[in-house]
Amino acid sequence: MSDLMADCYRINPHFSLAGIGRLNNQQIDSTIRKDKTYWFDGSSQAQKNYQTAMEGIRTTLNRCFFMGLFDYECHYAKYTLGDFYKKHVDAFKGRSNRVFTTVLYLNTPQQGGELVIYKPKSKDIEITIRPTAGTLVLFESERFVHEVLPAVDERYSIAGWFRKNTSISGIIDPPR
Ligand SMILES: O=C(O)CCC(=O)C(=O)O
Ligand SMILES: [Fe+2]
Repeated sequence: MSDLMADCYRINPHFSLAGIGRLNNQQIDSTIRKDKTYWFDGSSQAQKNYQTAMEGIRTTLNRCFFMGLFDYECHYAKYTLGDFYKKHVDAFKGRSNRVFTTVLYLNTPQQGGELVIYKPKSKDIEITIRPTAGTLVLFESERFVHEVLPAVDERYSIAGWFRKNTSISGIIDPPR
């Protein structure tokens, strides 16, 4: 964990405001989310080790449950005082190839930044998770609406997605 946290500090100046939507449709809408992100680029051993660990989970899910997950994409996320991510599902309009969402918390904020996951098709809360260093959360990307409540203390995490291949006519669906 501490190596991933150290990696965050290393790339701290390069975190940027997160977009919503895919590729050219990327829009920055700070009424929806205010976190800053940094997509993994394999530029550190910590990132490589994390990606290897997630590859292990991906192949296990495929072997045991025939999930057909073809890759994993992830980014660091940093929330500072007042940053939030309003209710959403982790799938983009038109193309929903995200199957499972993972969130690994890298630090333990004393206050704020809870993850609230809602029951499917309901306004009732399924679970509220206080970020704790080392906790890995995994849920179905399209089934669970969720939100991040405003941060008080700095909050570092890795958000990632196991994806299925929705390529059409041999055009590989690009990441993000
Ligand atoms: O950081 C979290 O607890 C969840 C983040 C999230 O929902 C996302 O990045 O899509
Ligand atoms: Fe999300």
